[in-house]
Amino acid sequence: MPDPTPVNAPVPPPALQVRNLRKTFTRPAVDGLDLTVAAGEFYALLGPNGAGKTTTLRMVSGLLAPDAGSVSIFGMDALADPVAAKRITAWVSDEPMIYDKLTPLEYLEFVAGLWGLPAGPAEAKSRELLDWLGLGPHADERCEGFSKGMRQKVALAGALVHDPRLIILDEPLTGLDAASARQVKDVLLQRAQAGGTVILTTHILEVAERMAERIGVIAQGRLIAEGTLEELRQRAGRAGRSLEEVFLALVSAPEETVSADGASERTGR
Ligand SMILES: Nc1ncnc2c1ncn2[C@@H]1O[C@H](COP(=O)(O)OP(=O)(O)OP(=O)(O)O)[C@@H](O)[C@H]1O
Repeated sequence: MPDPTPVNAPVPPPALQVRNLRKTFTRPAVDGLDLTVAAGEFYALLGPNGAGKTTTLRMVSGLLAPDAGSVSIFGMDALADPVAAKRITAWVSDEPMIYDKLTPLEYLEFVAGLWGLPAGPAEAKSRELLDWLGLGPHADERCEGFSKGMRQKVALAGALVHDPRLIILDEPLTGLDAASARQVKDVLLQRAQAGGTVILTTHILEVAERMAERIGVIAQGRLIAEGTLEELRQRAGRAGRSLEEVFLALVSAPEETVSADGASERTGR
């Protein structure tokens, strides 16, 4: 059978390309970070507390202005055109904000309206998402009585209602019980299988181990290692070991940085 891909077919741009991203508060939080995530990839960003993960994702999502660097989303300059970037991106914070006086269905229809979705498809999409996340029976109850986990799921549904191509989540599973965590994981895997790109941070290493195709490790605002679990094992000299052991070895090793072309160098800091 002939190869359907023409020889000179343009290479699709990565879902996310970050170059030399920098942000300093009282000291550097993100310190010259390079990161590339391919379209359709499930990517986990790991790092110790204070490593710069949330700051990175907030800059990528247009919530925080970088001091320097570039952010490209599907080839689009997200710093120059944040509205266009947000149209194809979902951001789910670790402290989601929803409107307590609304029901989940009202909240999702409201968000869908902000994205310009017509009412009929918006309601269908909202109900579908709420059902997937096990919130169908609560679709018409006000959110004010909801538990933290239920609120997290409403926020996730709200972030997905406009069918974003890139889904960025900060600690999406923290505080969820086993059933809720499973529902969220299933929704994210389903999105990835349907061609979406998922980038998440997590301290639950088992989540990264089982779900992510590639894992990036950040320490002190820099990407110090990146690859499949097997590649990270090799790099850490921990063949056959758990991600927990590999991660701890990587973050306690002398600091190296992975550059944009995948090469690594000692920083000498
Ligand atoms: N708004 C802010 N003002 C001042 N410092 C900040 C602010 N946001 C983050 N920082 C600092 O930047 C550094 C990186 O924080 P960040 O929240 O990005 O880390 P993280 O890797 O997400 O950590 P964690 O795993 O604990 O959530 C930390 O030293 C933090 O104290």
